[in-house]
Amino acid sequence: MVTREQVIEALKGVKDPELGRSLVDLGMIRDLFIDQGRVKVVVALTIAGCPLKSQIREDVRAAVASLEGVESVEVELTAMTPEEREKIFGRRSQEEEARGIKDVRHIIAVASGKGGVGKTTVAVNLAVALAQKGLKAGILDADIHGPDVHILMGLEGERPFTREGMLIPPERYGVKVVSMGLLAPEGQPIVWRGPLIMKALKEFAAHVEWGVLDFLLVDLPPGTGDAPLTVAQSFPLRGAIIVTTPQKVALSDVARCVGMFEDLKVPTIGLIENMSFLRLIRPDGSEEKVDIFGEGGGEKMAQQLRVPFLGKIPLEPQVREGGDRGKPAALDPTSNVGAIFAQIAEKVRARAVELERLKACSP
Ligand SMILES: Nc1ncnc2c1ncn2[C@@H]1O[C@H](COP(=O)(O)OP(=O)(O)OP(=O)(O)O)[C@@H](O)[C@H]1O
Repeated sequence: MVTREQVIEALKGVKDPELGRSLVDLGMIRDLFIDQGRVKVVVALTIAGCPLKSQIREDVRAAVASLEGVESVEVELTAMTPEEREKIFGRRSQEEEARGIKDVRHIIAVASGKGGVGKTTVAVNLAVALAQKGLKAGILDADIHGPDVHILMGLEGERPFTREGMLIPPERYGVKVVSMGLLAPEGQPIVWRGPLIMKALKEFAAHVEWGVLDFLLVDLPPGTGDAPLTVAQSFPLRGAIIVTTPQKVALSDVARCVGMFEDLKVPTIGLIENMSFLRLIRPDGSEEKVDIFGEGGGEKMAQQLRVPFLGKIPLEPQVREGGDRGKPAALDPTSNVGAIFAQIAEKVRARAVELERLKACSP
């Protein structure tokens, strides 16, 4: 009959594909049951949604099945507790974990229920609009699969430098910028797996010298995956801004996003509707507003979800061109769209201060 020791010995040969260490050494073998020739292995993944779970399951199954006397193998997957994860990734004191952000007043996540709604464009312009008001602003690109904040901010090719183990973010238009795109070798695709994303995001809180800031905007990846959870665990968020387009179909995505932040106990600062309308200039110079996706969708959504509505941003060539040229449209607060971003920035500031006051008053 196969013994427990034999099974463990076989499992020592199975490595976590990402961390390159044995599942046994990593403490990922949570339980082992042997009943005659039937073996059940319970594996604790570093995160629940580990994209490599099928491979891990198959490797474990194959290693145990190769043992003499084994008739069947069942592999059950579960997830590690935060404490178990800390044993692998190391534990830092709370102070150390947050040393880079200790002088940041408001940290705000910018999220969207789905991709392509212009979340990054809005986050970048908002950071610039805050800086235009004389506030100290920073932006962290937490969308580490497709980091492009540095491009929108005209920092392509720039390299940050380090001082005493801390990363010093480059500054453009009065905004400090950190993006994986500034750190990764140029032209190389960035393939991140769950545990490394978590590690990288935590590093951005601990090892970036943000200095004194009024606002740090964190541009999240679209959707409701692990990244918002890690960001909420790594940064003391004042609140979240949700960017959407006005279509009806977007409502369920936005509702899911609002629900996610509620679960994480992060207040919603408000909803921004992007690509709301098109401004057509007639030959006589007058303007016509064309609602491509239907009117007032975002505002209605905000009412239904009982969250503040922060404003509408038109679909303007100037916004896209500004992004492509690395000169955000909000740099000119006298332009149509620049003025809109300035108004939204003011609302964000007011709401952040209100939430700060409410937090200070809460027991
Ligand atoms: N208001 C706008 N007017 C014109 N173009 C816009 C506007 N907002 C965004 N865009 C353009 O839409 C495209 C997508 O924008 P962006 O990359 O910001 O979206 P995203 O939601 O962050 O996408 P992702 O799914 O990658 O996170 C870009 O080309 C951008 O320039």
